[in-house]
Order: sequence, then C-alpha cells, then structure tokens
Amino acid sequence: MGEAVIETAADRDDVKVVFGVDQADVESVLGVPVEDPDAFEDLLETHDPDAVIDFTVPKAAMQFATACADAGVPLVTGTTGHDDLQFETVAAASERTPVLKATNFARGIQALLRTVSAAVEALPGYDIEVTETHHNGKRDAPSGTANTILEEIRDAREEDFEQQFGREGIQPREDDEIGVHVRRAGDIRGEHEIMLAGNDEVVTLSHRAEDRGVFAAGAIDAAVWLTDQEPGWYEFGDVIDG
Ligand SMILES: NC(=O)C1=CN([C@@H]2O[C@H](COP(=O)(O)OP(=O)(O)OC[C@H]3O[C@@H](n4cnc5c(N)ncnc54)[C@H](OP(=O)(O)O)[C@@H]3O)[C@@H](O)[C@H]2O)C=CC1
Ligand SMILES: O=C(O)C1=N[C@H](C(=O)O)C[C@H](O)C1
Repeated sequence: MGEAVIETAADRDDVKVVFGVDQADVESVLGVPVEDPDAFEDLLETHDPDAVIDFTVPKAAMQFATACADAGVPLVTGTTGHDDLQFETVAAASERTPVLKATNFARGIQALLRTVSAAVEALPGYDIEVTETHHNGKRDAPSGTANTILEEIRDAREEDFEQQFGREGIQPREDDEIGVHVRRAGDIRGEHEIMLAGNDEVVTLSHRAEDRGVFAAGAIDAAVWLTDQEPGWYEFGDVIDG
C-alpha cells in the first residue's frame, strides 16, 4: 500500500509525498526516499509533514500514532488487525493530534455500509452471512472491513448474534449466529459480500476493489481533509460527508 500511496500521489497536484518508511530494504519509490522506521521521529522533525499516512502492521501503527501525537502531526491510518491494546494506543493519540482510522478507504464501502444497515433494518430475522476474499499475502483475518460490516450489522439489528467463523462437521446453523467466511487467494484486491436470506428470497450486497489505487486515493483525500481538523478521532465517513 505504501507504493500505491506514492504512485497515486504522484498523479496529483495537491499533495507531495516527502518521505516513506518501511523496514523492507527499499531505497526509494518513484524518487521518494524510503527510510528506516527507527528514524521516524527524526524524520517528522526534519520534514514537518502536514500529515502521515500509515499502512503497515498494528504494532508499527501504534508506534507511529504515538510519534505523530508527540509531534502534533495528523495521522491517517488504514492498518487493520489491531488487538485491544494496539487500538487503544492509536485512539489515545487522538487526544493530542487529529487521527483518522478507517478499515477501508474505498468510497464504495461507505455506500455499502449504509446499504447494509438499511437492509438489516428492513429484513429482521433474515439469516446473514458475511464473506471476504483477499490476496494470499494478507496477514489479518477476518479483514478489518468485515469487522466493520459486522459492527454495522450489530448496530442495525435488534437481536444480538454470535459470530461463527466457518463451519465444519455436524454443525447446523443457530438462529442467533452470523457466519463469517474468509478466503485467501492470488492477487485479489478485496471483496466483501453480505448475504441476507429468509422468506424464500436472498439479498446479496457486495463490493469489489479492482485496484489498490482506490484505497490510496481515499487515504490521501482523508489526509488532505484531516489537515484542517482539531485533535480528535475521525472516520472516513466524516470525509465523505464533508
Ligand atoms: N484501510 C484500507 O483501505 C486498507 C487497509 N489495508 C491494511 O493496510 C495494512 C498493510 O497492507 P499491505 O500494504 O497490503 O501489507 P504489506 O504486508 O504488503 O505491507 C506492510 C509493510 O509494512 C512493513 N512494516 C512492518 N513493520 C513496520 C515498521 N515497524 N515500520 C515500517 N514498516 C513496517 C512491512 O515490512 P515487512 O514485510 O518487512 O514486515 C511491509 O512492507 C494491512 O493491515 C491491511 O489490512 C490495506 C489496504 C487497504
Ligand atoms: O489487506 C488488504 O489488502 C486490505 N485490507 C483492508 C481490510 O482488512 O479490510 C481493506 C481492503 O479490503 C484491503
């Protein structure tokens, strides 16, 4: 994703990537220097960027969040798969600097979330199953977006539910469960599907990202928007709503 952000920014006039950090052994991408993450605090001081965009791993995201808060630099983070402590550390940074965290920077996912909420409210009692599919290099499962979709369903649905991660053997479906299914294969950019079934009918809502540039573009839009905000916690929906 770091490369996608640099490539997408290179096509825009309103932003410039001044440096990247990655522990991978890369010197530069499209002329943007890629530095050692251990130097991150010094790099913030030297370059004084308007915002930082993070797509890494939760442990690193937590460290970047604290460093951004120390330096008062707004942070956009798209990293997923945090445990509670990692999430709370990122959230704590938002007390001192603007932090925008989103599990998915595709604009279509925002529309999907709103549609899911409406469908769940309109179809009480229907069975719901969530399926996500990603490339074979993805580390976390289920995807951050799938978790966000499940939170949206929880908010919209009157009855509580258990998450059932796959099924095996003799395991009939319980009324109060939502099945969550994870597939990993090839270079798939990210697919999410929500199926609602009942009353002899099936509604399927889905989104497919076709290029990682869609996530990069959303993250850059979020960074531009975030530079005008006060310290606090923001979501991508705030950017879409203006
Ligand atoms: N919100 C959104 O719209 C999207 C979110 N994502 C999320 O973004 C994250 C990254 O995804 P992706 O780019 O595909 O993953 P990759 O594994 O391809 O890239 C992550 C990079 O971060 C590096 N890294 C690990 N630790 C550090 C560190 N301490 N400092 C600097 N770099 C570090 C990794 O290095 P190494 O390989 O050596 O560990 C790796 O190069 C994931 O959590 C993914 O789910 C992805 C796409 C869209
Ligand atoms: O790792 C990815 O690739 C993606 N991760 C995000 C997630 O976990 O939801 C967003 C997108 O689906 C791509």
